Amino acid sequence: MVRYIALKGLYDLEKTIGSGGFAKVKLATHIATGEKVAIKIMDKISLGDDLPRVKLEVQALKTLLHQHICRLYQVIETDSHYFMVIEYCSGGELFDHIGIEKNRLSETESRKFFRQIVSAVAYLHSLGYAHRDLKPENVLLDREENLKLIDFGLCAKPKNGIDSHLQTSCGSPTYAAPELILGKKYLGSEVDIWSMGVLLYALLCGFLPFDDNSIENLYRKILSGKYDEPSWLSSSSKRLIRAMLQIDPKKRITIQELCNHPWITAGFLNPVSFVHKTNFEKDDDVLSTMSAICGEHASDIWRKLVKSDRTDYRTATYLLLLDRKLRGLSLRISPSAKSHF
Ligand SMILES: O=C(Nc1ccc2c(c1)CCNCC2)c1ccc(-c2cn[nH]c2)cc1OCc1ccccc1
Repeated sequence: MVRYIALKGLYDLEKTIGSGGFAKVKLATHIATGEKVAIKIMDKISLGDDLPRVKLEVQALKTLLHQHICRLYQVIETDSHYFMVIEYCSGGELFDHIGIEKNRLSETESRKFFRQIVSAVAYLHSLGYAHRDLKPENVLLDREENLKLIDFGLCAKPKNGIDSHLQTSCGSPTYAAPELILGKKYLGSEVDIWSMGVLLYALLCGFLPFDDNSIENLYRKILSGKYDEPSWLSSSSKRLIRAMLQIDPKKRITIQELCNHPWITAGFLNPVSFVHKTNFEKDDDVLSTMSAICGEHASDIWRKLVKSDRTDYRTATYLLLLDRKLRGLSLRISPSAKSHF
């Protein structure tokens, strides 16, 4: 096991559970609380000119506080590496959850998950962000099967707001909107709607609307906007998918219309709202647990937390204790942690 000095005494690294382009994800234990976390480890050499993406993702995740967006607890930077300590999603990828035999979800189960995606994306857009890389691998589940969006490395917050055009072509073609693969100027909000249409189709059908081994055939299919509508699709879900997979972005359903769409609200009391976790809420039980260990007054700990950049070990300890409390578990801190916050 490679020892990372930067994590010593803070996190116990366990097995690697995923490795993507320039990052690998390891399971770990936050020593102070014993809570499981995921640590995304990136080495700066192989990041190369993708380095700004990490700063972008950290900046976005620090701002985004939502029950369906994977939480960032701590960032540790050394000369050679970035470590992003992130919320543990032991349910893995949503699409693995669908399982091989069933390979598709019922309309009711699809709706349950899709509403959570819509809630996260509506919140994202309300803050002027676009994800731009919505795809099955970036939709995880936590231990209670709550959906968590991950990987905001490509998310954009155009300087003059969500309605200003982006140009960078990014994300994977299979989920990319026509205007994006044509290299046209596009709106982040509109390409996210297209990608969500592809996700909804995959949930309801168990396969992708546009798929081909050759990239030019794949492009041709996407630009044609034609895809199969299997017999099991209800007319309401067909209408919604058609509204999202509109080639012309100006004809595509907007996120606000999506929140109120009949298919989305069917069986639910209310449209999707992007009410999110408030910012840092003060919790006296957590603060008194921390102050008992480190001998500082709870009010001093809170002042330091609010003033901090919210990515240090004290913040991670506070947030993980708060998670434990919200799950009805006891609040405990190992005495060894005292020296680390
Ligand atoms: O907690 C995460 N993943 C994760 C944790 C535990 C388990 C699994 C998965 C499934 C594999 N069986 C063991 C249980 C986890 C959290 C955050 C991020 C993350 C946030 N921004 N960027 C990455 C990535 C994560 O993972 C990637 C992954 C690995 C294997 C499969 C599915 C997903």
